[in-house]
Amino acid sequence: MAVLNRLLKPRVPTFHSLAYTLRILSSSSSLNSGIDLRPQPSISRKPLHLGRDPQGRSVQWVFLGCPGVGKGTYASRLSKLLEVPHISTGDLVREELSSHGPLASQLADIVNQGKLVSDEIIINLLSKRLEAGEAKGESGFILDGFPRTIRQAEILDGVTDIDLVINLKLREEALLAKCLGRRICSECGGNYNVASIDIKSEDGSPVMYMAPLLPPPHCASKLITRSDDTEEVVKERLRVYNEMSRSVEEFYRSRGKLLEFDLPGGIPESWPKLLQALNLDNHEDTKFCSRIVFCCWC
Ligand SMILES: Nc1ncnc2c1ncn2[C@@H]1O[C@H](COP(=O)(O)OP(=O)(O)O)[C@@H](O)[C@H]1O
Repeated sequence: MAVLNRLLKPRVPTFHSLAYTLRILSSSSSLNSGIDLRPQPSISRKPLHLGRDPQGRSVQWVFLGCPGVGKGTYASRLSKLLEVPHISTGDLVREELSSHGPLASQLADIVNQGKLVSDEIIINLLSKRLEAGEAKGESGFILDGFPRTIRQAEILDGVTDIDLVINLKLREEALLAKCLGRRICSECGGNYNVASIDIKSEDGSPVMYMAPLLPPPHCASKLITRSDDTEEVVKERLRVYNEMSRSVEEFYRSRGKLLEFDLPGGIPESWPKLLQALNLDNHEDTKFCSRIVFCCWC
């Protein structure tokens, strides 16, 4: 523990140090000191200039939320907007699976049961990804799907400063339907959703409508479903999220870093509101055409 603490402190905010320190940690043993519940400063979202904070450092953000909530969709859009890499540990796991490398069969069993991969394996995959990015000159990041356990959160907290954690929230009824409706183009990797979600209140009035996110014609015949997007496995992933990852929300809430964001509907309703909540609503006018708000294909 003392050795780990020496490795972790003082905080090392650069991207290089993060990748390097995560790699050392991935070959180390345990780190588990419980949640730090000291009062923390309240969240402040200063205007950003192209993904940089007022000191000029690229943003280091985290997306939390249940399976199916849309972490990948919004993290990917923000990464384009802010010009920082979108790093999804779920994608890293799937890349490892499709590489048929030495870890693949072990990972397939875990993922297809809806369980979490070990902290060591995930941190190893993440540190490799960070090192590759660092070699290309990347800086900053939007993490999606990491951290998912208190131990992962503690390790990340020990090696770098996370500026903001966005906790996406959606009604429970919609999550299962969204996972079951998810489709991926096997050629271009585009993400779509064939589910049409229409939740009515008890008196029959509409509460939430999410239109399907249909693929363009050239992807329509190449759609595949993730092997872990079956009803049984999605229910298990939701259970595991509640058991293992809810405490990560609390970890960041107690540090004043958690931005709770209730998705009001599909992308057309939610994206502008998310930009507003992040104080980024001026960015899209200057940087993107209006398609970014409504287009499902870019
Ligand atoms: N941070 C992590 N810790 C442990 N396992 C992870 C992590 N990120 C991804 N995984 C594994 O990859 C699978 C797919 O991840 P992801 O695409 O983020 O799924 P979800 O749609 O459930 O949010 C998870 O069910 C889990 O097995």
